[in-house]
Amino acid sequence: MTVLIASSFTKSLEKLTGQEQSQAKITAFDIQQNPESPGLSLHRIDRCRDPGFWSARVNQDLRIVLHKRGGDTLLAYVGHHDDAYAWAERRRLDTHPKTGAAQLVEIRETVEEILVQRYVEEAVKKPRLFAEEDDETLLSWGIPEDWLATVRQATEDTVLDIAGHLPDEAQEAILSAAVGEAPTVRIADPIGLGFAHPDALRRFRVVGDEQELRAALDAPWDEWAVFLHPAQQEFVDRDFNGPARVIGSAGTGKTVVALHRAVRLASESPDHRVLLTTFSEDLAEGLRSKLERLTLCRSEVAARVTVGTMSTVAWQLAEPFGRQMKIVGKDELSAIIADAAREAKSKIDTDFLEDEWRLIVDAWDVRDRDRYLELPRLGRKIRMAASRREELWAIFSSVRAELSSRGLETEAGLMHRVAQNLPDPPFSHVIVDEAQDISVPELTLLAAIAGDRPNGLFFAGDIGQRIFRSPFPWKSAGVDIQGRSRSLKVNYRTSHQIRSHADHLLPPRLLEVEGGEDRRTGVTSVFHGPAPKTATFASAEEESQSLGGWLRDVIGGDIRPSEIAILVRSEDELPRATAAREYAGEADIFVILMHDAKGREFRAVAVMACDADILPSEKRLLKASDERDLKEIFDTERHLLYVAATRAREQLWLSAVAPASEFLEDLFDMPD
Ligand SMILES: Nc1ncnc2c1ncn2[C@@H]1O[C@H](COP(=O)(O)OP(=O)(O)OP(=O)(O)O)[C@@H](O)[C@H]1O
Repeated sequence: MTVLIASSFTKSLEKLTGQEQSQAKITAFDIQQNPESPGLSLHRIDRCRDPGFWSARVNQDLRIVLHKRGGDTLLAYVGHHDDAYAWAERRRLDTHPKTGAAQLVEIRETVEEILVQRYVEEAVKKPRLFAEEDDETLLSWGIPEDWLATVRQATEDTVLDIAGHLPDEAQEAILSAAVGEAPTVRIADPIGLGFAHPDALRRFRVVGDEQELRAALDAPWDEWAVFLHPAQQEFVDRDFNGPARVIGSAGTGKTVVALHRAVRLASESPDHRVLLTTFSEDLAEGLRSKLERLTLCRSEVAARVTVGTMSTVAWQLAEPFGRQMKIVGKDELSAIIADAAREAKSKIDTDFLEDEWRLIVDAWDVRDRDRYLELPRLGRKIRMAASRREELWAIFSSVRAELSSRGLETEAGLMHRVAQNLPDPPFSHVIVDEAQDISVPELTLLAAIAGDRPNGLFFAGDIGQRIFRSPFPWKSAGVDIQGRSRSLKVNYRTSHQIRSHADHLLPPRLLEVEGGEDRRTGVTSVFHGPAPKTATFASAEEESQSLGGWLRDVIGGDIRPSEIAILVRSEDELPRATAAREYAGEADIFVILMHDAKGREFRAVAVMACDADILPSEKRLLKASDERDLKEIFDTERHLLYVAATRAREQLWLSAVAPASEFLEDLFDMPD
């Protein structure tokens, strides 16, 4: 006998109170021990069309719905008596006739009684999206047979509703087709894989023993760990003969691809050593904990993957010659630059000098005059007279001399030194997450480690989320991804409504420094929810108070305070966020700066204090030294709001005190 657990079971379990959950878990263990135990009061649920559904008693009111077929017992649902029975009466367990995947299918007629009339009414008004598709095609998308006619009725207004009643793969297929992307077809060979079909693995899991059942009941359903969209799977499995990259807007599962690819490469050979890296310790910690979940019970594979920030890795590799090396502090460096400018009697603005040092001299490890004069002005002012460059070099050469006389180095310098002196490369493969924010020295170092080895370098990132570092042509650092960069188009994090609002914050196409283009259209979300709330207020007090009310409403639903975050642009706005949290009366709500929200996600997010003088940051704008700088600030601030808004899964609030940020203005006129 095989016991399986369905994702619908764990999701329904989460909706119960703590005490009910404990009782339901005890019954689940009893079922696993002996599904025929008399204590379960097992009986078939009579009114079901599918004769495989049975009810098991948890207590007077609670029931577990089981599906029994052949030697398989599936824990399908748990709920209060009437709810559990109604759930079973509306469903059947099928093996799809075309794809071969096991599916829990909503019986069409039971849903249609409520919905079909509306679909028909809508259909006469708007073009039907799939009217021309034949049965074979629709079946190959995993749509259950009795839903074909309903799917053919779908219009742009009803497609989301209809999709919500279909199994996940069918949902993704019709949503992709609706935005003009070709759905991915996954037909089992031979047909009849049932629970073992890749699409079934996302919703059914075999629980071999008590320990596995306990893990399945205690841990959230890590669908990403067992199921990949075919487009994600392709990035994981594909061999590349040079550096490659996966891109995609927020929430399309790039990090998930990076993790699976790391594990795939580590599993291939005991000689493989994989570096999974990113730019901040918080992000690295996130990767570490997900990697643990992915390599559960495979410690030998986990041991072949190192997770660390690029900075930590550089320090580790610098160990042989880095002991004497001291890194200069930010203030000390500023003072050295200011002194050098004073000595040279230069009137050049010190902010400009510091930027020029950071973005050109230090980033590209410029150590002599000729190189400085020749270096393309990557990411900086395009035109600069030769005489001005001479004047600048006089300053930077004394900065270099001063650093070396004090025995100091910059972190960028350290990375370049390591790249130039690498002994045996310690890693066979390097995978970089959040690669849009990689710096020149970091990329130079990673290129030195992985070289041009097949599968050596792999990047995951989204240029629309670049918030920390200036862009530069990767080719100049020796990395050419041309022809090996593709994007993901299915969003697993954010509801359709939140994603379409957030997408509006960025242009439909973003240009890359090297001339490439990131087309951001054609993305679909796999679920829908309430429209984001956007509002402006006359005062900060009013804003905090109103947000407090919204937070209370959100918590009044089934969202816990610890699943909510309030995001603000800078520390100056923190009091407004904490005031809103106090109005909500929930200390467990997170209050986070937008920059620190990268890599995180919450069921509900409030992005507040997006006032005109806060976003884009006035402090940054005042420092802009030329038009190019100004554009860079506008771009990164816009990206920042996009990052903040896309941390939300189900509910989003965006607000400001009038006048609101011009970025937010773009969203006010959007339909719900
Ligand atoms: N195949 C999948 N099945 C189910 N959930 C998935 C899948 N892939 C990703 N997810 C979920 O979608 C969410 C976003 O995934 P992930 O963080 O990898 O996206 P991302 O593209 O890296 O996002 P960002 O650009 O915002 O960093 C996560 O909650 C993840 O668990």
